[in-house]
Amino acid sequence: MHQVKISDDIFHVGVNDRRSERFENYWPLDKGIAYNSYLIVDEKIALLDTLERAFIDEYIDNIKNVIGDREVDYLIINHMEPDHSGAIRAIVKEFPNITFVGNKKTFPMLESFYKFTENTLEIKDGENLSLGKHNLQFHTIPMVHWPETMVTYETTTKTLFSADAFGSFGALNGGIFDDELDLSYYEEEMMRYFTNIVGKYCPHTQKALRKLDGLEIKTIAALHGPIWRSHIDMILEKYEKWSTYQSDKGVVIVYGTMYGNTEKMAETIARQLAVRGVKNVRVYDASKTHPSYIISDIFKFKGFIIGSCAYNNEMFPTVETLVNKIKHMGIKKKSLGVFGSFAWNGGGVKNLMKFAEDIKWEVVANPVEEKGSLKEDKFQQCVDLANAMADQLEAEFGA
Ligand SMILES: Cc1cc2nc3c(=O)[nH]c(=O)nc-3n(C[C@H](O)[C@H](O)[C@H](O)COP(=O)(O)O)c2cc1C
Repeated sequence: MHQVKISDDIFHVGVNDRRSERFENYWPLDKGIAYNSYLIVDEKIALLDTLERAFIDEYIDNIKNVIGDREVDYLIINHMEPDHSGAIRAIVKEFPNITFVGNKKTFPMLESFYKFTENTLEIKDGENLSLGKHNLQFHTIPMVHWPETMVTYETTTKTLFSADAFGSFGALNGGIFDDELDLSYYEEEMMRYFTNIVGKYCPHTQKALRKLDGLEIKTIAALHGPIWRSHIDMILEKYEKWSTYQSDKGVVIVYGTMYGNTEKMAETIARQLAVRGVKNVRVYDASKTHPSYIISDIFKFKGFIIGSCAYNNEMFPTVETLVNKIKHMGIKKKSLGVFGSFAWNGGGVKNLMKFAEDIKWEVVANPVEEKGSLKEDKFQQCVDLANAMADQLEAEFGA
Protein backbone atom coordinates (compact mmCIF):
# COMPACT_ATOMS: atom_id res chain seq x y z
CA MET A 1 0.00 0.00 0.00
CA HIS A 2 1.21 3.50 -0.80
CA GLN A 3 0.23 6.43 1.32
CA VAL A 4 -1.08 9.43 -0.56
CA LYS A 5 1.23 12.43 -0.67
CA ILE A 6 -0.85 15.54 -0.07
CA SER A 7 1.96 18.08 -0.53
CA ASP A 8 5.78 18.22 -0.47
CA ASP A 9 6.89 15.68 2.16
CA ILE A 10 3.38 15.52 3.65
CA PHE A 11 1.50 12.22 3.64
CA HIS A 12 -1.96 11.03 4.55
CA VAL A 13 -1.76 8.08 6.94
CA GLY A 14 -5.44 7.92 7.96
CA VAL A 15 -7.98 5.12 7.73
CA ASN A 16 -11.60 4.58 6.82
CA ASP A 17 -14.25 3.26 9.18
CA ARG A 18 -17.26 1.77 7.41
CA ARG A 19 -18.14 -0.48 10.30
CA SER A 20 -19.12 1.79 13.19
CA GLU A 21 -22.83 2.52 13.37
CA ARG A 22 -22.49 5.83 15.19
CA PHE A 23 -20.00 8.62 15.78
CA GLU A 24 -19.50 9.43 19.48
CA ASN A 25 -21.89 6.49 19.93
CA TYR A 26 -24.75 8.83 19.02
CA TRP A 27 -24.64 10.33 15.50
CA PRO A 28 -25.48 7.86 12.68
CA LEU A 29 -22.73 7.06 10.19
CA ASP A 30 -24.64 5.98 7.09
CA LYS A 31 -21.68 6.58 4.82
CA GLY A 32 -18.95 5.71 7.32
CA ILE A 33 -16.23 8.09 8.41
CA ALA A 34 -12.55 8.73 7.73
CA TYR A 35 -10.06 9.35 10.52
CA ASN A 36 -7.32 11.39 8.91
CA SER A 37 -3.82 11.67 10.28
CA TYR A 38 -0.81 13.22 8.58
CA LEU A 39 2.96 12.80 8.54
CA ILE A 40 5.53 15.43 7.63
CA VAL A 41 8.85 13.86 6.72
CA ASP A 42 11.70 16.32 7.15
CA GLU A 43 14.92 16.49 9.17
CA LYS A 44 12.52 15.94 12.02
CA ILE A 45 9.41 13.85 11.47
CA ALA A 46 6.09 15.10 12.76
CA LEU A 47 2.85 13.17 13.07
CA LEU A 48 -0.24 15.36 13.15
CA ASP A 49 -2.85 13.78 15.39
CA THR A 50 -3.55 10.06 15.65
CA LEU A 51 -6.84 8.23 15.30
CA GLU A 52 -9.38 5.79 16.77
CA ARG A 53 -7.75 3.00 18.74
CA ALA A 54 -9.64 0.33 16.78
CA PHE A 55 -7.35 0.95 13.80
CA ILE A 56 -3.96 0.90 15.46
CA ASP A 57 -2.37 -1.94 13.44
CA GLU A 58 -3.37 -0.47 10.08
CA TYR A 59 -2.26 2.94 11.28
CA ILE A 60 1.21 1.89 12.38
CA ASP A 61 1.61 0.10 9.02
CA ASN A 62 0.63 3.30 7.21
CA ILE A 63 3.27 5.26 9.11
CA LYS A 64 5.95 2.64 8.50
CA ASN A 65 5.08 2.61 4.80
CA VAL A 66 6.24 6.21 4.69
CA ILE A 67 9.16 6.39 7.11
CA GLY A 68 10.52 2.83 7.21
CA ASP A 69 12.86 2.51 10.19
CA ARG A 70 13.02 6.22 11.03
CA GLU A 71 11.60 7.52 14.29
CA VAL A 72 8.75 9.98 14.65
CA ASP A 73 10.11 12.98 16.55
CA TYR A 74 6.97 14.98 17.27
CA LEU A 75 3.32 14.21 17.80
CA ILE A 76 1.36 17.40 17.17
CA ILE A 77 -1.87 17.18 19.15
CA ASN A 78 -4.38 19.50 17.55
CA HIS A 79 -7.31 17.81 19.23
CA MET A 80 -7.55 15.43 22.18
CA GLU A 81 -10.93 13.83 21.44
CA PRO A 82 -10.28 10.07 21.52
CA ASP A 83 -11.19 9.58 17.85
CA HIS A 84 -7.89 11.43 17.26
CA SER A 85 -5.93 10.62 20.40
CA GLY A 86 -6.95 6.97 20.77
CA ALA A 87 -3.75 5.65 19.18
CA ILE A 88 -1.38 7.76 21.32
CA ARG A 89 -0.38 4.90 23.60
CA ALA A 90 0.40 2.70 20.59
CA ILE A 91 2.44 5.49 19.01
CA VAL A 92 4.47 5.96 22.20
CA LYS A 93 5.12 2.21 22.33
CA GLU A 94 6.38 2.35 18.75
CA PHE A 95 8.33 5.62 19.11
CA PRO A 96 9.28 5.94 22.81
CA ASN A 97 11.30 9.12 22.33
CA ILE A 98 8.48 11.05 20.71
CA THR A 99 7.76 14.58 21.99
CA PHE A 100 4.14 15.67 22.44
CA VAL A 101 3.44 19.14 21.08
CA GLY A 102 0.36 20.93 22.39
CA ASN A 103 -0.87 24.02 24.18
CA LYS A 104 -1.48 24.56 27.87
CA LYS A 105 -4.93 22.99 27.70
CA THR A 106 -3.68 19.90 25.86
CA PHE A 107 -1.45 18.41 28.49
CA PRO A 108 -3.87 18.15 31.43
CA MET A 109 -6.11 16.19 29.04
CA LEU A 110 -3.22 14.03 27.88
CA GLU A 111 -2.56 13.15 31.49
CA SER A 112 -6.19 12.56 32.37
CA PHE A 113 -6.84 10.27 29.40
CA TYR A 114 -3.51 8.49 28.97
CA LYS A 115 -1.42 9.34 32.06
CA PHE A 116 1.43 10.84 30.02
CA THR A 117 3.17 13.76 31.74
CA GLU A 118 6.66 13.78 30.20
CA ASN A 119 8.23 14.62 26.84
CA THR A 120 5.89 17.54 26.37
CA LEU A 121 6.58 20.70 24.42
CA GLU A 122 4.11 23.45 25.24
CA ILE A 123 3.62 25.98 22.48
CA LYS A 124 1.85 29.33 22.67
CA ASP A 125 -0.71 30.71 20.28
CA GLY A 126 1.11 31.88 17.11
CA GLU A 127 4.37 30.14 17.99
CA ASN A 128 6.48 28.29 15.38
CA LEU A 129 8.32 24.98 15.35
CA SER A 130 10.84 24.16 12.63
CA LEU A 131 11.15 20.63 11.30
CA GLY A 132 14.04 21.56 8.96
CA LYS A 133 12.65 22.62 5.63
CA HIS A 134 9.11 22.83 6.94
CA ASN A 135 7.81 25.18 9.56
CA LEU A 136 4.77 24.65 11.77
CA GLN A 137 2.78 27.53 13.18
CA PHE A 138 0.16 26.91 15.83
CA HIS A 139 -3.13 28.75 16.28
CA THR A 140 -5.53 27.89 19.08
CA ILE A 141 -9.21 27.71 18.14
CA PRO A 142 -10.87 26.99 21.49
CA MET A 143 -14.21 25.12 21.40
CA VAL A 144 -13.98 24.15 17.75
CA HIS A 145 -14.66 21.67 19.06
CA TRP A 146 -12.99 21.19 22.46
CA PRO A 147 -11.22 23.73 24.72
CA GLU A 148 -7.73 22.61 23.73
CA THR A 149 -8.33 22.51 19.98
CA MET A 150 -5.75 24.19 17.78
CA VAL A 151 -4.84 24.18 14.10
CA THR A 152 -1.36 23.79 12.69
CA TYR A 153 -0.36 25.83 9.65
CA GLU A 154 2.61 24.55 7.67
CA THR A 155 4.05 27.75 6.24
CA THR A 156 6.10 26.45 3.27
CA THR A 157 3.31 24.44 1.62
CA LYS A 158 0.55 26.63 3.10
CA THR A 159 -1.23 23.58 4.44
CA LEU A 160 -3.70 24.07 7.26
CA PHE A 161 -4.12 21.04 9.52
CA SER A 162 -7.50 22.12 10.73
CA ALA A 163 -8.46 19.54 13.39
CA ASP A 164 -12.25 19.03 13.39
CA ALA A 165 -12.92 22.28 11.52
CA PHE A 166 -13.92 21.72 7.86
CA GLY A 167 -14.40 18.00 8.56
CA SER A 168 -17.10 15.74 7.20
CA PHE A 169 -18.77 12.43 7.87
CA GLY A 170 -18.39 9.89 5.07
CA ALA A 171 -15.54 7.45 4.44
CA LEU A 172 -13.13 8.37 1.64
CA ASN A 173 -13.95 6.05 -1.24
CA GLY A 174 -10.68 6.08 -3.14
CA GLY A 175 -10.50 9.79 -3.74
CA ILE A 176 -9.24 11.76 -0.78
CA PHE A 177 -8.98 15.27 -2.31
CA ASP A 178 -12.05 17.42 -2.94
CA ASP A 179 -11.31 17.42 -6.71
CA GLU A 180 -11.15 13.61 -6.85
CA LEU A 181 -14.67 13.22 -5.47
CA ASP A 182 -18.25 13.89 -6.39
CA LEU A 183 -18.77 16.55 -3.73
CA SER A 184 -22.56 16.28 -3.93
CA TYR A 185 -22.14 12.84 -2.31
CA TYR A 186 -20.51 14.53 0.69
CA GLU A 187 -22.66 17.66 0.87
CA GLU A 188 -25.20 16.30 3.36
CA GLU A 189 -22.45 14.59 5.34
CA MET A 190 -20.46 17.82 5.60
CA MET A 191 -23.48 19.72 6.80
CA ARG A 192 -24.48 17.01 9.23
CA TYR A 193 -20.92 16.93 10.61
CA PHE A 194 -20.82 20.69 11.07
CA THR A 195 -24.28 21.01 12.58
CA ASN A 196 -24.10 17.93 14.81
CA ILE A 197 -20.54 18.22 16.04
CA VAL A 198 -19.47 21.85 15.73
CA GLY A 199 -22.92 23.51 15.53
CA LYS A 200 -23.14 24.27 19.24
CA TYR A 201 -19.99 26.37 18.87
CA CYS A 202 -20.94 28.76 16.08
CA PRO A 203 -19.66 31.89 17.90
CA HIS A 204 -16.34 30.10 18.51
CA THR A 205 -16.25 29.05 14.86
CA GLN A 206 -16.70 32.68 13.88
CA LYS A 207 -13.75 33.67 16.09
CA ALA A 208 -11.65 30.90 14.57
CA LEU A 209 -12.54 31.98 11.02
CA ARG A 210 -11.54 35.58 11.77
CA LYS A 211 -8.29 34.34 13.26
CA LEU A 212 -7.51 32.34 10.11
CA ASP A 213 -8.51 35.20 7.77
CA GLY A 214 -4.92 36.36 7.38
CA LEU A 215 -3.49 32.99 6.33
CA GLU A 216 -2.95 32.08 2.70
CA ILE A 217 -4.27 28.54 2.54
CA LYS A 218 -3.55 26.13 -0.31
CA THR A 219 -4.67 22.94 1.36
CA ILE A 220 -6.98 22.21 4.27
CA ALA A 221 -6.24 18.88 5.85
CA ALA A 222 -9.06 18.19 8.28
CA LEU A 223 -9.25 15.21 10.60
CA HIS A 224 -12.36 13.79 8.91
CA GLY A 225 -13.52 13.72 5.31
CA PRO A 226 -12.02 15.13 2.10
CA ILE A 227 -8.81 17.15 1.96
CA TRP A 228 -9.61 20.54 0.48
CA ARG A 229 -7.34 22.02 -2.19
CA SER A 230 -9.58 23.02 -5.12
CA HIS A 231 -12.70 24.23 -3.30
CA ILE A 232 -11.23 26.11 -0.38
CA ASP A 233 -13.37 29.21 -0.96
CA MET A 234 -16.46 27.04 -1.08
CA ILE A 235 -15.83 25.34 2.25
CA LEU A 236 -14.88 28.65 3.89
CA GLU A 237 -18.07 30.24 2.57
CA LYS A 238 -20.14 27.36 3.87
CA TYR A 239 -18.58 27.67 7.31
CA GLU A 240 -19.25 31.40 7.28
CA LYS A 241 -22.88 30.81 6.34
CA TRP A 242 -23.55 27.99 8.78
CA SER A 243 -21.78 29.57 11.74
CA THR A 244 -23.81 32.78 11.35
CA TYR A 245 -27.07 30.80 11.13
CA GLN A 246 -27.89 31.99 7.61
CA SER A 247 -30.51 29.72 6.11
CA ASP A 248 -32.58 29.15 2.96
CA LYS A 249 -36.26 29.43 2.22
CA GLY A 250 -37.92 26.30 3.56
CA VAL A 251 -39.64 24.71 6.53
CA VAL A 252 -38.88 21.71 8.70
CA ILE A 253 -41.96 20.18 10.30
CA VAL A 254 -41.44 17.65 13.07
CA TYR A 255 -44.13 15.87 15.05
CA GLY A 256 -44.40 13.37 17.89
CA THR A 257 -47.48 11.20 17.71
CA MET A 258 -48.84 7.93 19.07
CA TYR A 259 -52.09 7.53 17.16
CA GLY A 260 -51.85 9.92 14.24
CA ASN A 261 -53.84 12.99 15.34
CA THR A 262 -50.78 15.22 15.58
CA GLU A 263 -49.48 13.79 12.32
CA LYS A 264 -52.72 14.88 10.55
CA MET A 265 -52.07 18.43 11.72
CA ALA A 266 -48.52 18.23 10.35
CA GLU A 267 -49.83 17.01 6.98
CA THR A 268 -52.32 19.89 6.84
CA ILE A 269 -49.61 22.47 7.57
CA ALA A 270 -47.22 20.90 5.04
CA ARG A 271 -49.88 20.88 2.32
CA GLN A 272 -50.73 24.53 2.84
CA LEU A 273 -47.05 25.50 2.73
CA ALA A 274 -46.82 23.74 -0.63
CA VAL A 275 -49.99 25.53 -1.82
CA ARG A 276 -48.25 28.78 -0.87
CA GLY A 277 -45.29 27.85 -3.04
CA VAL A 278 -42.82 26.77 -0.36
CA LYS A 279 -40.96 24.01 -2.14
CA ASN A 280 -38.51 23.01 0.56
CA VAL A 281 -40.72 21.38 3.14
CA ARG A 282 -39.29 18.50 5.19
CA VAL A 283 -41.68 16.53 7.37
CA TYR A 284 -40.28 14.19 10.03
CA ASP A 285 -41.74 11.85 12.60
CA ALA A 286 -39.54 12.48 15.65
CA SER A 287 -39.76 8.80 16.62
CA LYS A 288 -38.41 7.67 13.28
CA THR A 289 -35.78 10.16 12.19
CA HIS A 290 -32.65 10.64 14.29
CA PRO A 291 -32.10 14.23 15.56
CA SER A 292 -28.86 14.26 13.53
CA TYR A 293 -30.75 14.72 10.24
CA ILE A 294 -33.41 17.01 11.69
CA ILE A 295 -30.85 19.34 13.27
CA SER A 296 -28.98 19.53 9.98
CA ASP A 297 -32.19 20.57 8.19
CA ILE A 298 -33.04 23.08 10.92
CA PHE A 299 -29.72 24.81 10.21
CA LYS A 300 -30.51 24.65 6.49
CA PHE A 301 -34.01 26.17 6.51
CA LYS A 302 -35.49 29.26 8.12
CA GLY A 303 -38.82 27.82 9.29
CA PHE A 304 -39.38 25.25 12.00
CA ILE A 305 -42.82 23.96 12.96
CA ILE A 306 -42.97 21.47 15.78
CA GLY A 307 -45.90 19.41 17.05
CA SER A 308 -46.46 17.07 19.94
CA CYS A 309 -49.26 15.05 21.41
CA ALA A 310 -49.70 15.34 25.17
CA TYR A 311 -47.97 12.54 27.02
CA ASN A 312 -48.29 12.24 30.80
CA ASN A 313 -48.48 16.03 31.12
CA GLU A 314 -45.37 16.41 28.98
CA MET A 315 -44.31 16.52 25.37
CA PHE A 316 -43.91 13.25 23.56
CA PRO A 317 -40.47 11.85 24.60
CA THR A 318 -38.82 11.97 21.18
CA VAL A 319 -39.96 15.57 20.69
CA GLU A 320 -38.63 16.45 24.12
CA THR A 321 -35.24 14.96 23.26
CA LEU A 322 -35.10 16.95 20.04
CA VAL A 323 -36.10 20.32 21.49
CA ASN A 324 -33.68 19.87 24.39
CA LYS A 325 -30.90 19.21 21.93
CA ILE A 326 -31.87 22.30 19.91
CA LYS A 327 -31.96 24.40 23.06
CA HIS A 328 -28.57 23.18 24.23
CA MET A 329 -27.11 23.89 20.81
CA GLY A 330 -28.36 27.47 21.02
CA ILE A 331 -29.42 27.57 17.38
CA LYS A 332 -30.50 31.09 16.38
CA LYS A 333 -32.46 33.10 13.81
CA LYS A 334 -35.38 30.72 13.16
CA SER A 335 -39.10 31.26 12.71
CA LEU A 336 -41.25 28.95 14.79
CA GLY A 337 -44.73 27.44 14.79
CA VAL A 338 -46.23 25.03 17.36
CA PHE A 339 -49.12 22.56 17.25
CA GLY A 340 -50.35 19.35 18.90
CA SER A 341 -53.19 17.16 20.10
CA PHE A 342 -54.36 16.27 23.62
CA ALA A 343 -57.29 14.62 25.40
CA TRP A 344 -57.70 16.19 28.84
CA ASN A 345 -55.28 18.73 30.41
CA GLY A 346 -52.66 18.90 27.65
CA GLY A 347 -48.87 18.87 28.04
CA GLY A 348 -47.46 18.83 24.51
CA VAL A 349 -48.20 22.32 23.24
CA LYS A 350 -47.85 23.84 26.71
CA ASN A 351 -44.29 22.58 27.03
CA LEU A 352 -43.43 23.40 23.43
CA MET A 353 -44.41 27.00 24.18
CA LYS A 354 -41.98 26.95 27.12
CA PHE A 355 -39.34 25.84 24.64
CA ALA A 356 -40.37 28.75 22.39
CA GLU A 357 -39.87 31.18 25.27
CA ASP A 358 -36.47 29.73 26.13
CA ILE A 359 -35.12 29.62 22.59
CA LYS A 360 -36.43 33.13 21.78
CA TRP A 361 -37.13 32.43 18.11
CA GLU A 362 -39.81 34.47 16.42
CA VAL A 363 -43.16 32.69 16.82
CA VAL A 364 -45.12 33.30 13.60
CA ALA A 365 -48.65 32.51 14.86
CA ASN A 366 -50.60 31.32 17.89
CA PRO A 367 -50.07 27.63 18.64
CA VAL A 368 -52.74 25.26 17.38
CA GLU A 369 -53.98 22.75 19.94
CA GLU A 370 -56.68 20.22 19.08
CA LYS A 371 -58.62 17.96 21.41
CA GLY A 372 -58.48 14.51 19.85
CA SER A 373 -58.74 14.29 16.08
CA LEU A 374 -58.40 17.27 13.75
CA LYS A 375 -61.72 19.07 13.12
CA GLU A 376 -62.76 21.98 10.94
CA ASP A 377 -61.96 24.85 13.29
CA LYS A 378 -58.42 23.66 14.09
CA PHE A 379 -57.91 22.52 10.50
CA GLN A 380 -58.36 26.17 9.55
CA GLN A 381 -55.94 27.25 12.30
CA CYS A 382 -53.34 24.81 10.90
CA VAL A 383 -53.84 26.44 7.50
CA ASP A 384 -53.48 29.87 9.12
CA LEU A 385 -50.26 28.78 10.84
CA ALA A 386 -48.84 27.61 7.51
CA ASN A 387 -49.91 30.89 5.90
CA ALA A 388 -48.23 32.92 8.63
CA MET A 389 -45.02 30.98 8.09
CA ALA A 390 -45.27 31.36 4.31
CA ASP A 391 -45.84 35.13 4.73
CA GLN A 392 -42.78 35.38 6.94
CA LEU A 393 -40.64 33.48 4.40
CA GLU A 394 -41.93 35.60 1.53
CA ALA A 395 -41.06 38.76 3.43
CA GLU A 396 -37.50 37.53 3.87
CA PHE A 397 -36.81 35.57 0.67
CA GLY A 398 -39.45 36.77 -1.76
CA ALA A 399 -42.29 34.76 -3.34
C1 LIG B 1 -49.75 7.22 27.50
C2 LIG B 1 -50.63 8.39 27.22
C3 LIG B 1 -50.49 9.53 27.97
C4 LIG B 1 -51.27 10.64 27.70
N1 LIG B 1 -51.14 11.75 28.49
C5 LIG B 1 -51.95 12.81 28.27
C6 LIG B 1 -51.85 13.97 29.10
O1 LIG B 1 -51.05 14.05 30.00
N2 LIG B 1 -52.68 15.01 28.84
C7 LIG B 1 -53.61 14.96 27.82
O2 LIG B 1 -54.33 15.92 27.64
N3 LIG B 1 -53.69 13.89 27.02
C8 LIG B 1 -52.90 12.81 27.23
N4 LIG B 1 -53.01 11.70 26.43
C9 LIG B 1 -53.95 11.70 25.32
C10 LIG B 1 -53.32 12.02 23.99
O3 LIG B 1 -52.47 13.12 24.07
C11 LIG B 1 -54.41 12.28 22.96
O4 LIG B 1 -55.13 11.09 22.75
C12 LIG B 1 -53.90 12.81 21.66
O5 LIG B 1 -54.99 13.01 20.79
C13 LIG B 1 -52.93 11.85 21.01
O6 LIG B 1 -52.43 12.41 19.84
P1 LIG B 1 -51.76 11.50 18.73
O7 LIG B 1 -52.85 10.79 17.99
O8 LIG B 1 -51.01 12.44 17.88
O9 LIG B 1 -50.89 10.51 19.42
C14 LIG B 1 -52.24 10.59 26.67
C15 LIG B 1 -52.36 9.44 25.92
C16 LIG B 1 -51.59 8.34 26.20
C17 LIG B 1 -51.74 7.10 25.37
